[in-house]
Amino acid sequence: MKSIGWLTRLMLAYWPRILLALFLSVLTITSHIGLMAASAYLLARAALHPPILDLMVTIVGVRFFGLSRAVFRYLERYLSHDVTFRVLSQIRVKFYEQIEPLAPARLGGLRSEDLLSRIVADVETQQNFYLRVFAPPIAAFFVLIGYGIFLANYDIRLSYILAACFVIAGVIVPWLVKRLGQGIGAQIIFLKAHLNTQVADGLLGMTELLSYHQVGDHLIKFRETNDELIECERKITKLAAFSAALTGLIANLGMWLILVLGILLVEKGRLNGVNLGMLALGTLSSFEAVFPLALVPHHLEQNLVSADRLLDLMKPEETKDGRDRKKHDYNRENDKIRHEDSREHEDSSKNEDSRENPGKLIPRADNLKLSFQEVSFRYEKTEPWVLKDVSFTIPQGSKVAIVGSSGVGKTSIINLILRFWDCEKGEISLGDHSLPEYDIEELRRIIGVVTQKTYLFNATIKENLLLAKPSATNQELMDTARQAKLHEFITSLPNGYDSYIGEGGFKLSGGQRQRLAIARVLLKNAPILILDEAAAGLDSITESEVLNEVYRLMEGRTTILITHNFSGLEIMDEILLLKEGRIIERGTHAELLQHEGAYWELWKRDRFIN
Ligand SMILES: Nc1ncnc2c1ncn2[C@@H]1O[C@H](COP(=O)(O)OP(=O)(O)OP(=O)(O)O)[C@@H](O)[C@H]1O
Repeated sequence: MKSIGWLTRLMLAYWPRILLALFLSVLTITSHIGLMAASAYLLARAALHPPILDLMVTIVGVRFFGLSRAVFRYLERYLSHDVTFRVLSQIRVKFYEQIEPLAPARLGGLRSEDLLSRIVADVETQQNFYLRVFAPPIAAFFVLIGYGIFLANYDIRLSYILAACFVIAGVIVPWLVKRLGQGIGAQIIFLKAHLNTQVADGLLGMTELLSYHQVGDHLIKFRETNDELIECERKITKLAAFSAALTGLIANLGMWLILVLGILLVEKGRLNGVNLGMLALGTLSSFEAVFPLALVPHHLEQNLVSADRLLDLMKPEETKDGRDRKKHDYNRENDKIRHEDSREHEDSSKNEDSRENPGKLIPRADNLKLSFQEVSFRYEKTEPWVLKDVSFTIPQGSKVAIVGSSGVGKTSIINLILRFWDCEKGEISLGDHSLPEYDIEELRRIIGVVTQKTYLFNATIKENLLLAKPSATNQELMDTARQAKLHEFITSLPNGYDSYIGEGGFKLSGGQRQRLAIARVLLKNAPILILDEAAAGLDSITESEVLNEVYRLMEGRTTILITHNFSGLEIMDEILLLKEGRIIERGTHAELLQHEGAYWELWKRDRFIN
């Protein structure tokens, strides 16, 4: 019910167009009735051989209705689809606006294929709402009233017959279809989404499926889902055919009843015989308004299920500070690299209040000390603590490395700084204010991130670089690429900077991808730098080459480096060693080695392995 209110509200924003579309829909059906009725009347009159002039008005009427039906139908389709597509585009924008700040927190639990299915298929399903759910009953109602009044001019009982047949065909038949097809609409939505997921899994995981000889099994599962979907579609097609036949039967029954009553009225001299055909054929054609009603419940069910799936992602949660803000804020790799030009940070120091988000602060370029005070954090209330009483301070311009074995909470610290999540206990502050006091966009604007999983778009190298700074000149791009040691490679390609790099940058090597990520951060020129295993996963030569660029990137910036590689840590101002969510050791590389504690053990093991 909530989703129906949501859809109706979205649609009613276009009420003038909707009213006009509904009016045109009624006019189209009226023209159809007029065409059939006038034709029948013309034939009946012509059979009596009247002077041709007596037939002129009716002939003009037939021509008029013949033409007007086509024109009204065209205008009605044009307008109703216009409204539909406007609503769809609104849903897409609203949906995107709402889910963007929720990722990765809420979206993390969803598979990307399911998400895609919601964004594409579930939004598409909403196009039926106006065309197949909302408009047909209203149009049918007005046709019933209009044609009923017309029939009542001859005899009120004719109107009763029409109303009874409309109610049977327009209310009872849809109810019957709903009973017989209960749940199929919802099942179709879920099966389609499931099928999308299976197709994507099969394609993305092709290498694994082939190497583990699982292609056959995967195909069997795919076929099972496909067969289930086909079965559901078949049931709906059968129901649609059944309901069309039933409605047709009722329409013909209605016509015959009108004819029989008409004949009786003619016999009693209360109706002119030439009107008989007109009333009968007019009645038959008025059912054009009723035929679409049979499948209204089916489409409504699909609409509601799809809208629920959309709303499911969009509903806001209360935050711990009680505001109706989304619980988790989003920033993906490509969001970190802003689509807008990075503003001069000097500007921010002049203006503490954000213009876009009044009351929120803009970080000051001269006050970027970052500190964690007794921060404890867990991803869900039911899950164990990931960080426990973590405290550290990074003075502006200094470099801190966070080390520790896998799963100890290193990336979680980054997630908190970027405000993907908020901490449950303690406080994280930047300058003199805690992080939630800052405008989130502005906060992320001053942070550059290079992770192991840099996302590259299926576009040219130039376009991928421009994400970080759309206003960058060609010279700037080349200078940056040179700094990231990428320029020579790019110019060796036939299309240079305009070369397409494929989905996820698959045409580039791991090292080239990371260099591109480094070039983006150089272009963004953010004063705070986060490097999360930026060179991991590369072969050792490329890794040390990329690390050289990474270390150069740190110059003059507040840096947080997450690494499993112990070489080069001598240059860090402080190293934090994490274990089970707690900082167990801290100090410079030399201090920690001298201490001969856990860090020393790890360093020795690292040296031994390498
Ligand atoms: N989105 C998430 N939802 C729930 N738990 C998570 C999520 N991300 C990480 N965790 C859990 O939090 C703990 C710390 O993870 P985190 O990614 O911070 O570790 P890490 O030290 O960066 O590990 P690695 O070096 O392997 O990347 C792990 O136990 C992990 O399972």
